[in-house]
Amino acid sequence: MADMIIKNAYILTMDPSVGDIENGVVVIENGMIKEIGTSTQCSAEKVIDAKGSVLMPGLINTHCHAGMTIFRGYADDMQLQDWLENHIWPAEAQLTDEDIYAGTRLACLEMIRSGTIAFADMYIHENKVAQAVDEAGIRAALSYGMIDFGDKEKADKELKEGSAFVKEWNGKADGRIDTMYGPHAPNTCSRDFLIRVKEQAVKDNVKIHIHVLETEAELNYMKENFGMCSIHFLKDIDFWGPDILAAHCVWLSDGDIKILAEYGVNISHNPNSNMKLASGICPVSKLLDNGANVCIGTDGCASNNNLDMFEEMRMAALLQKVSTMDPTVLPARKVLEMATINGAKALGIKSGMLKEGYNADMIIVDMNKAHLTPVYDVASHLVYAASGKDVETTIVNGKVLMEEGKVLSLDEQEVIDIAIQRSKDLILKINN
Ligand SMILES: C[C@H]1O[C@@H](n2cnc3c(N)ncnc32)[C@H](O)[C@@H]1O
Ligand SMILES: [Zn+2]
Repeated sequence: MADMIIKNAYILTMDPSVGDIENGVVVIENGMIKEIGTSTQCSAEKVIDAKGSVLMPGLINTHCHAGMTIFRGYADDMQLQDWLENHIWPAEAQLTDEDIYAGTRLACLEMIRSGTIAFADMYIHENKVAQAVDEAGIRAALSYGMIDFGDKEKADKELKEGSAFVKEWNGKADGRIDTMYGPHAPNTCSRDFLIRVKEQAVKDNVKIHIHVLETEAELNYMKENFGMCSIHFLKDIDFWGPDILAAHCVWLSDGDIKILAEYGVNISHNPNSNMKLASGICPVSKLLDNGANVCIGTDGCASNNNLDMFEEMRMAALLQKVSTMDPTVLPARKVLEMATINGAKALGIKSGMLKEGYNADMIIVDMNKAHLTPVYDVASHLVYAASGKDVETTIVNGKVLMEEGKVLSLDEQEVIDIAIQRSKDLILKINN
């Protein structure tokens, strides 16, 4: 007896050797996909009839600061440096464990609702992020965000905290939580510190999550201080490799693109955040043409201002088309690959594809809607017409976290009420 069977679905497997299955069935056992095809001999305790819906791998958000969801809409319409230094960082100094827990629970709720099965995170009070992820049932690659600003004492303290987090949480929550090191960026972390972080990460056998060349200001800073851009600077200290998840990568030269591709670096493209902060446009199509692994992220809710990966896919496609003045770049299927297969590769998880032996991390999208009718091409609708609100069921590690629009792993109203209360307390503290 299997745990669950989903039948009568249009299955977008994202498995290149199989393609789509028009009327398919998936069998789930022990958190994994046991069988996928057009029929099965298995029976299961739970059977979901997905007639008229699309079953697909859940989306993977590869760059987030989930706790920042408590700051949704708090400081809009500013330059990144002003936004961070004069608004976000002072406000973050006021955050308590409880605020981060409430913000992350809200983020998990929104992600489960909008079809995200896993996310990569870099933030503070990360123990609370891990606790919220554990309870919400979602999958995540978590890191404590470290900044030393060239201060040796601060560097020691940050690395100690990052390291303690890695050791405490790696592989926890039935294997749903992976940990990473999270040095913030090459212009906020010193050269020595970045070298130490890389050594420690290699020793601990975990990956590294970092912001890279998000702004022109970072490019100028690196050139002035080191005579080279962040990509060459990080190459110089042997930082690059397939263990690196680099967020943004907006200000790249053609030579930089070759380096990132050559070293197998994973690049998290965050179109909404880059547009909102007017950071610039990541050369995604050039990166992909050069063989780099580009995935998609939302960034935090104070620069987006939501965690809807469907919206992020659409923006990734449209932004690349208009910036290259070429409507043929980033077609729908390619964008879906970025949000599933490429994201899974970046995080090193066996998700992002519906295939035997892979994690049972999948979503059901209801296509019986006016704005999704008629259907000529399912992939087109998922990228250009659908939104996270069309997701009706979300399954992670074989557990149903949302079914037919009802979230089962969290008390939705309680999560919302607590987030509102914390935000009210927080704004009083910040204004005092
Ligand atoms: C982990 C740290 O990263 C900060 N952070 C959040 N969004 C961005 C961004 N777009 N660029 C750089 N840093 C950011 C958080 O505010 C936190 O301080
Ligand atoms: Zn970020």
